[in-house]
Amino acid sequence: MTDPVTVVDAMERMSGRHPGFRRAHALGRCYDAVFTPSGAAAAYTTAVHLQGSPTPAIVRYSNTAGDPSQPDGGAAVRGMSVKFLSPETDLVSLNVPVFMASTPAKFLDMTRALTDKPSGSTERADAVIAFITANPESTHAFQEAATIPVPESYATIRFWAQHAFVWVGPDGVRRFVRYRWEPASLRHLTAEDTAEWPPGHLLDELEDRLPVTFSLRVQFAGPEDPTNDPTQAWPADRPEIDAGTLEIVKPVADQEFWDRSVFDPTRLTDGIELSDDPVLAYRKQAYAEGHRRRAAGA
Ligand code: HEM
Repeated sequence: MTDPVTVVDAMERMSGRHPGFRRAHALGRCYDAVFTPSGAAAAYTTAVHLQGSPTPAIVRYSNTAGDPSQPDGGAAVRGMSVKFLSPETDLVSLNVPVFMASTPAKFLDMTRALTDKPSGSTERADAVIAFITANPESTHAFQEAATIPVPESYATIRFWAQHAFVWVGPDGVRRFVRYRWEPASLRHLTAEDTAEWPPGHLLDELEDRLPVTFSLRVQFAGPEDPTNDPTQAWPADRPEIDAGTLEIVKPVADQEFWDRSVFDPTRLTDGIELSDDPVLAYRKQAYAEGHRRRAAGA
């Protein structure tokens, strides 16, 4: 098993150590939200928050970097984490559909390839190419990351939870699903338009727009679709439902309290189970290790 201490140490080498901050997605802000289920999920999962009644939620938007002073205008990966509060269950997503590593050990190899050699050096470029060559399943995610647009707003991009999860229906039938947050409209800019954006620009921008909405799209796997590999998307023609609408209303009153909390993708509720994806299961330990460090002020 890949030791989470080693993995989080490697993550710290990517962005430097910033005491008290998350080792990834350091700069973020939390918002009060309400999720209103459409009812369409009730035939497929007994999860209470997906039945009929609205449930309060906390949403955290973030930049991926472990460095909270990273300017916001770059073509970077970004995060949208949702904590449904009743019952408490987390859904953590990125604005790319697939992940860069198919196992925790490969995530460590990738992190080393991205950090071991000096920044900007030919050796580092070679190490990244060697990683992709040895792990061709990661090619899709590297292509996505290389072509990612800068969003006009956190409210105008899609977010994917990337992993497969299992829904258990009222009839006991188990189905593999994947989640996507679909914004009311999609709008991107170019890195030239946004070159002057300071750190946190998009967090401030969102506050001027609120309230904003996303719909929760749920894709069902075909019989041959991989459920254990977050680097592999499922074909776009798989059946989908609209499970409900998330309305993001206002910044939370107590930012410090909510920013201290952990959004853990393995925190599930009855009616939803982990798939056989090793990266998904592993994230529980990695996030606990990251949280242990930042809670201690390290
Ligand atoms: C082996 C794989 C991974 C490792 C080791 C890892 C590690 C971490 C760590 C240490 C944190 C900070 C946690 C904290 O301090 O609370 C974090 C945050 C985050 N990660 Fe990952 N991660 C992995 C995979 C993924 C994947 C597949 C996604 C795709 C959805 C993802 C999305 C995020 C997001 C959005 C956050 C910010 C969560 C928040 O808002 O609190 N990570 N990750």
